[in-house]
Amino acid sequence: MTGHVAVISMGGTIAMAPSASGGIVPSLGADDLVASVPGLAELDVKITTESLRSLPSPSLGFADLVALSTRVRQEIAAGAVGVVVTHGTDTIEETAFFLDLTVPDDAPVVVTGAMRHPHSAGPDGPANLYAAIRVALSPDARRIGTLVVMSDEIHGARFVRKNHTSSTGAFVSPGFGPIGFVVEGDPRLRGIARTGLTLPADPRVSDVRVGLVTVAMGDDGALLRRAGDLFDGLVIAGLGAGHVPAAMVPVVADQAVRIPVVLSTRTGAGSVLRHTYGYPGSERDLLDRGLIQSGFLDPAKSRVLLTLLLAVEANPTAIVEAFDRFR
Ligand SMILES: NC(=O)C[C@H](N)C(=O)O
Repeated sequence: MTGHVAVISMGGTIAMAPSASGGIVPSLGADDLVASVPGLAELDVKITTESLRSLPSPSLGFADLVALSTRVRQEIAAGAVGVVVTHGTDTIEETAFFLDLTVPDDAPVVVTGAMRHPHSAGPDGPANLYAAIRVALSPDARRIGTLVVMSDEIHGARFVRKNHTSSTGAFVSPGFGPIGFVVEGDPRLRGIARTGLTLPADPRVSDVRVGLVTVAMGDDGALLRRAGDLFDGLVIAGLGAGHVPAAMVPVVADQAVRIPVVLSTRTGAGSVLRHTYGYPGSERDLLDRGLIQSGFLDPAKSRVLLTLLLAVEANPTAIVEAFDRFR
């Protein structure tokens, strides 16, 4: 296969070094990261680099993701066999899902990062970047959407979550598992079907405000009373299979009349239900009151999807249909 692999860096621990004032901060660019990876010369592929952002991933926003998605598509149009994005791990799952929804091209798009910074004992960044480049070169990684490669595991963007603060094995796809592994440098993948949903990386995403609230026992919805004034949409990380306390129902229902309210779950795995429970605050009650079920999408990914939909002024039916693809 001809062409090149484009490596685009966004910052994150993979690109951090100790600062004079203490702690590590983003310092390295894409060139430095590629230079730190042993074994790339043997791959016989041209690697191009671009340092698009140098930020800790908690400080990335939707405007950055629009810029990234645009650059990824430009690289593919210019003949890249695959694109690798290096990124902080805190929000890697949101960026990967954003790219999954906005980059419909066949070429693999692989996002990676590091849990240990380059100056630590045993940094995982070089190994992760090597594995990501190998996946980007794999014909089996074509046409299956954006992937996250960490710790020699290959995860689908719509499933993956960070579920540990410090482990190098922090990434899981709850209920689904990795869709492949990098074995002795060689990607072994089982395919996944794309959802078929593509949305534009519209710059208006920066103007859309979608709130995300996690529900807890005894919650009366006080935080949500002004949600319709403050936000264009809301995601509720509900209890269990998509439930809230009965006391919260009137508040949630009021907001759902004003703005789209998506019901997800705080459990970390599984789909919200639709038909089982009939008590006040149950999923049936909330869906009857106009909330939109998130399917298997977790709260953070639901927020990404709702933001992209609201940016293009999707109507209520289109919003429901989009989320229905993740059931
Ligand atoms: N491991 C990491 O990359 C975490 C870092 N705080 C970030 O997301 O930028």
